[in-house]
Amino acid sequence: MRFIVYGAGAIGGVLGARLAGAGKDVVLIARGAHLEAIRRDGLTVEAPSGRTVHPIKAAAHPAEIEWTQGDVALLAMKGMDTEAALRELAAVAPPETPIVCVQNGVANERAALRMFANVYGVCVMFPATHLEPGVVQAQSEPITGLLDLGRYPEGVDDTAEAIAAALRDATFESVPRPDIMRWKYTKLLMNLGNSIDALCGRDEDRSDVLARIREEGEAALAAAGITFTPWETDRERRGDLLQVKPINGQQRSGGSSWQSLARGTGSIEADYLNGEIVLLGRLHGVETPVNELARRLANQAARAGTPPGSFTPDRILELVH
Ligand SMILES: NC(=O)C1=CN([C@@H]2O[C@H](COP(=O)(O)OP(=O)(O)OC[C@H]3O[C@@H](n4cnc5c(N)ncnc54)[C@H](OP(=O)(O)O)[C@@H]3O)[C@@H](O)[C@H]2O)C=CC1
Ligand SMILES: CC(C)(CO)C(=O)C(=O)O
Repeated sequence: MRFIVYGAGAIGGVLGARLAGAGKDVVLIARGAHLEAIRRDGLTVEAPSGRTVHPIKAAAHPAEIEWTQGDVALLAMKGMDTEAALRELAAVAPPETPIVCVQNGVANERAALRMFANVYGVCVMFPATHLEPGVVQAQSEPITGLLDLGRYPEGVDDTAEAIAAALRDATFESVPRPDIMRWKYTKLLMNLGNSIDALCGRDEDRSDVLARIREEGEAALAAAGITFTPWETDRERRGDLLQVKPINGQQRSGGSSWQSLARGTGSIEADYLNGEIVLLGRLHGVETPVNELARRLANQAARAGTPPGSFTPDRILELVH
């Protein structure tokens, strides 16, 4: 089994390095200054226990790879980049290639299933950071992350079992689950706070706005008839497996959307996190004003190059109407 990690940022970079470190065959697909730095210097992984450099093969495009049977594509770009990436992938990768969505949100799997028959969802509990070209950070040790997975829309097969086993060899916890999307919907509810994390940072009390955003999320899922893993079950699964520790004396700065603003990428994943709830609300007659505002403000901030932490939670609640 060869792992093609498409989108070698925080999640893809650390995942690729950990799989390569466990002796698996890995190719990264990256772009821009990050690709140049990986090709020139190798991929640097910073972790609480220290820094390692990994000379991993890196391609600029799926077309640079000679795809063979046994290749598995791990999608690790943010949701807004998935469709474009899938189109490039589908032009060159065999249609039976397993496509594994190591991503937040619930829309990636459906998009992949239009083009590929074997699609897998992963519930990504995996704190990682990417702020400078060539460098990614793995915040949790000794377990790097929890990556339970299953076939989309449901089921478990030999491929899911084999990928989970490879992940377990590579410092991850991974359980194949027939109902992976139920876990991913719980994670979606959690990720509704990503835009608030990006807009407000973590210094002020965000509990009111987070509670409202999540209430809207649960109401929209209920109206759509979508069930999710109970919070208690999710908490039990996590237990204290993730041990987030400082790196170079610094605490984790912010989540994946915060990092989009910090890196000034010009885009953010909010349409696929808060926007998923807004979409369900519109389809099923549930008002979701806080998610809609968070989605809009996050996009405006990304487009304008506004740094993270420029809003306050109170200001966001004032703007809701
Ligand atoms: N970071 C975290 O701690 C966690 C993240 N997640 C989820 O994991 C997913 C990935 O997030 P994260 O790793 O943080 O994101 P990053 O932005 O760090 O990494 C994504 C990478 O994919 C690259 N990319 C996008 N499209 C292409 C393409 N067509 N070709 C080559 N490279 C491409 C991006 O390049 P560029 O920078 O040029 O856009 C970027 O380097 C998201 O769904 C996120 O929500 C889940 C749990 C935790
Ligand atoms: C839960 C959280 C915020 C953890 O990093 C995450 O999933 C993300 O960064 O996208």
